Amino acid sequence: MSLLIVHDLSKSFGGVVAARDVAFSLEPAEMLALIGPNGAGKSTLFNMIGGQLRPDRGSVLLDGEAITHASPQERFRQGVGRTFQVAQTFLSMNVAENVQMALISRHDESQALWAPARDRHRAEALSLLDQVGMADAADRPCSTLAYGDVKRVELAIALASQPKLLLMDEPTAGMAPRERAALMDLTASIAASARVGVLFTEHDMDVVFGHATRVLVLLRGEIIAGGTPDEIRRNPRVKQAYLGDDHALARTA
Ligand SMILES: Nc1ncnc2c1ncn2[C@@H]1O[C@H](COP(=O)(O)OP(=O)(O)OP(=O)(O)O)[C@@H](O)[C@H]1O
Repeated sequence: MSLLIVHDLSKSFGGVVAARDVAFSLEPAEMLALIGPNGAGKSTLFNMIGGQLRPDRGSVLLDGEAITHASPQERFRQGVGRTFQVAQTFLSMNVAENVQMALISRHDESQALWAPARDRHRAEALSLLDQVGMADAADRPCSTLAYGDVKRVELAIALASQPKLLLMDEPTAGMAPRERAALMDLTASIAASARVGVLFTEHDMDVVFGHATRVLVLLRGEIIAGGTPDEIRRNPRVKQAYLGDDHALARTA
């Protein structure tokens, strides 16, 4: 049984069909990229899988269980972790406290939030920070970190839920090229070692072709192609979809 099964998801906004009968599945340890030109429906699909948006039709199954109508919080507890395009750390807290907050949420101790997070789950937080190479910065305020480091902390926060599925919305947006590759290498190694399935949207084709194990291409709300990075790069329909942007599918590296 696949880790994630998306079955005929559809969503319209007024007359605009943002997703039409989208169907695919995702296996543990896979790095699946969702690409498509602007307005293709990537965010819409992502938000229906994350629980931020309600589909008009279709279903989402995680490990065989329907989560189509579960709230983002319920999905989080069932094993759906998420990082956002704009990093969402609490800047007033230090690095470790941010991860500890996520651990408190996973352990469902939110009723005890009034107590300082300082001591709870600190060892587990440090171990997660170690995984993303940020243990040395544990006691630094998040507000003092470079952007690439904030994204690593965000990854540790997402991993705190022990996700089976990790949703990453433009994980490398705003990063320098070398930082992008480092973050995605790190994500791929965690996906492989913890058998986490990763679904990510991305505009940077170097990141897509360099780090995805499989790629899905959306156009006007429909999947027009799916395959390995090489298959996708050679696919005439995909080239056509990116017409007018000759370099979009080229790798610069
Ligand atoms: N809340 C909304 N209300 C109305 N129309 C929407 C809404 N959200 C998305 N759309 C429309 O649905 C279509 C798909 O949008 P979506 O944001 O999912 O695409 P995208 O592939 O994520 O685009 P981008 O790469 O620019 O972020 C677009 O035509 C968009 O204008």
